[in-house]
Amino acid sequence: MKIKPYIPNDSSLAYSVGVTLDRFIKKKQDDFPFASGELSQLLRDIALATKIVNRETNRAGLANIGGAFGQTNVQGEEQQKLDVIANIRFTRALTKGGEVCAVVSEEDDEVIDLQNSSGKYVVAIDPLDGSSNIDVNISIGTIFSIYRRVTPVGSPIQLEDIMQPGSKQVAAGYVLYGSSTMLVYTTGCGVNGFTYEQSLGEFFLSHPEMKAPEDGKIFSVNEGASKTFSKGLNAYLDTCKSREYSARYIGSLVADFHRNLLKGGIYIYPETAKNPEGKLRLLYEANALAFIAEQAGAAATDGSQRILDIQPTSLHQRTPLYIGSKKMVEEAMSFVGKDNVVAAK
Ligand SMILES: O=P(O)(O)OC[C@H]1O[C@](O)(COP(=O)(O)O)[C@@H](O)[C@@H]1O
Ligand SMILES: [Mg+2]
Ligand SMILES: [Mg+2]
Repeated sequence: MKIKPYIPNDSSLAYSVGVTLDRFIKKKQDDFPFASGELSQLLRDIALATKIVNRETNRAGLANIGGAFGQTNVQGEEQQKLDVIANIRFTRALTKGGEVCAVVSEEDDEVIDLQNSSGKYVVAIDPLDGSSNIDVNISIGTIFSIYRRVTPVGSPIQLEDIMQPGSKQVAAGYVLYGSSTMLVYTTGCGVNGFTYEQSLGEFFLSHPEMKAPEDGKIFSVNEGASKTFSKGLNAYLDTCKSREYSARYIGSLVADFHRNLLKGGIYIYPETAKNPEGKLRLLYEANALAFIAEQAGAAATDGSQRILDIQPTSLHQRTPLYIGSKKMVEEAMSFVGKDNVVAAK
């Protein structure tokens, strides 16, 4: 019998499918010899729920799960059926593994205590972002933040476990249900993106060590509301236009953020006369994306301070958000700082 060593075959007839998300998570865990593996398992649980929500999203038009649910959430916004389905799917996935003790969700007015005091982690989640785009078949997303609880494991959860500034996140990510489905996440050691291969049911590493361009030429803001923006912000937008930058606004934060992260740009949802706190939620929208932005070399601010430094005071707190390529955010701030008084109603 002859034995021969394996020589990788790179034939174009059978391209290598690459590194799966599971394998990648395991490899990263091995970099920390004392890691318990709980965070890894939690990330895998989220990835599994993502695959289910991806399935529901893809067949929404067929399965009568599009459209309004008939109730409003704590934000006073009309819930879509998929908002509710995604919330159930993610919350259920987070209860399964035993790593999570509490969940904060856009769709639940109170903290969900999973009655699992041995869970080390708290998760804040926007199960479905951009849900007004579901019925018109436009990209939507999921956003999540993971925190380590600060009170001792085994004791009942407390408010301080939940109300942590974004700088305390141990991991954060988003999923984009777009022309392909992608999961992008960070554990504070760079940002990596994975594309879903539907036929294999696996996420594969497609965007290793993502870096945002330092500068860009795309601005994303709902200009329909510009009458209510500050003079400074309108002056910045005029400057973008005088340079013939591209205006791009999908109306799904995840999709707008993702495009700008790859191509270079700024996303703005400012304070307005109508909404002095802005619209986006600190705990489960702004914080996760700010963490990812910074890890990719971009920046995020509320107009006066770094998003990650904001100490939350309430669960569904809103914040203005200026996020994207570092130079664009800095330039926007130089205008906004000059005159950040929003126009009267
Ligand atoms: O329609 P507007 O006011 O421009 O708001 C759009 C923004 O609101 C959001 O849809 C809020 O997200 P939800 O769908 O999770 O409530 C963002 O994704 C988006 O960027
Ligand atoms: Mg959202
Ligand atoms: Mg949502």
